[in-house]
Amino acid sequence: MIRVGVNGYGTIGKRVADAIRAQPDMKLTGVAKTRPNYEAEAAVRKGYPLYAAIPERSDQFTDAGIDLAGEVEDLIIASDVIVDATPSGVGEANCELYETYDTPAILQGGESADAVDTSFVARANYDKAEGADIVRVVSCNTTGLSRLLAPLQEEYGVEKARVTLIRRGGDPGQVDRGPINDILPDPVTVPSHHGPDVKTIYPDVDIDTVGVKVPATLMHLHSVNVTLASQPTVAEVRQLLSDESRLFLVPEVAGIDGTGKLKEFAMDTGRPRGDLWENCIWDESIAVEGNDLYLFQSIHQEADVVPENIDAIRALTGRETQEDSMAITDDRLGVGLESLFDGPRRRVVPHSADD
Ligand SMILES: NC(=O)C1=CN([C@@H]2O[C@H](COP(=O)(O)OP(=O)(O)OC[C@H]3O[C@@H](n4cnc5c(N)ncnc54)[C@H](O)[C@@H]3O)[C@@H](O)[C@H]2O)C=CC1
Ligand SMILES: O=C(OP(=O)(O)O)[C@H](O)COP(=O)(O)O
Repeated sequence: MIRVGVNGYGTIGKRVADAIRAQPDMKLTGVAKTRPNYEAEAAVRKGYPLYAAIPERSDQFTDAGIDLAGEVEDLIIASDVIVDATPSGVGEANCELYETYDTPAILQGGESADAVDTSFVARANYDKAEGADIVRVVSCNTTGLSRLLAPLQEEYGVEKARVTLIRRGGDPGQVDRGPINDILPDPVTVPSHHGPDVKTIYPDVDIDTVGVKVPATLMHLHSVNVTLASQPTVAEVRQLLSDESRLFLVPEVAGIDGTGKLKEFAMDTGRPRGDLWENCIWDESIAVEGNDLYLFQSIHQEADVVPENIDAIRALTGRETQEDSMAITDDRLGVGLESLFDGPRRRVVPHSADD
């Protein structure tokens, strides 16, 4: 069993902790929290050992009636791997602590690519993480773009990608973010940071991106144009993308016209927190004009990096191949939604730790 601790139990950390618990080859050693808030209560109810991320605040937990298993250093010592899901910049600062205890760590997309041994997307560069000390699971947008480019690059070759990212202003729980009533070029500089971030995964891909921020919280939306090195038909592209477990082609029959209905659909299927681990590509949007492919895809920013963290744990420890790790992760989480509209219905929600 791989013993995994989660340091930083917020939007991403709590989802990764649940995903670890669903894996047959992993044991969640515990989670580190800074304060005894509603998320700490939930962790206790789930039976997750709780550690004080900031030792000086341990008394706050005791005063709140929450028993601590120890301090963050105890969690690090008890773990083979740490998933750091602290706010942007904190993960990089924590690396010294991880190195002190010779415990490899997985950081998230808010950290700098320069701070890690490798950036990571399971479908794109799984093997690069083996034996690394610090791995970065790239941000939700970079994950979504890299997952899409992988089959296109392998099957047809990518000459140039141009993507407009319509970015949600903040997560639903981030009430201090916006915009409330505006549409912002964000970043106003062109190209945006997303293209260079994809190049930390695919150094040779020619990609330019621009970003816009809108008053929305549920998901991001990408308007994608990829100039291919050959001229596939729409049907060929559709088949190629639907063969990818983490690309969900939203069928016309579903009547899903936007991110609101996508999230409603996810909740209706029983997904925990209404999470969508897959890229959601509008099937009707797939178009080919000569060498140019066009499509829309939506990315659930709170969720698509979760299976990537699980695969990064295995990749780092070198215990499974890319194909086997992704298959285990997908099966245990219930990744893959096509079966709800086509073929034998199968499970699309996580296994429990017991089954
Ligand atoms: N929320 C999103 O849409 C996505 C976030 N990310 C990245 O994931 C990372 C975490 O982001 P979120 O989960 O959204 O943040 P969050 O703010 O929801 O959660 C961070 C958690 O870390 C805790 N924390 C703060 N300082 C800490 C410390 N010193 N030690 C331990 N815990 C500490 C906070 O109390 C909070 O519970 C960031 O790098 C972010 O860029 C990546 C993809 C999507
Ligand atoms: O959108 C994201 O990052 P990105 O747009 O910089 O790739 C992630 O969801 C993190 O978002 P945030 O940095 O706006 O919280």
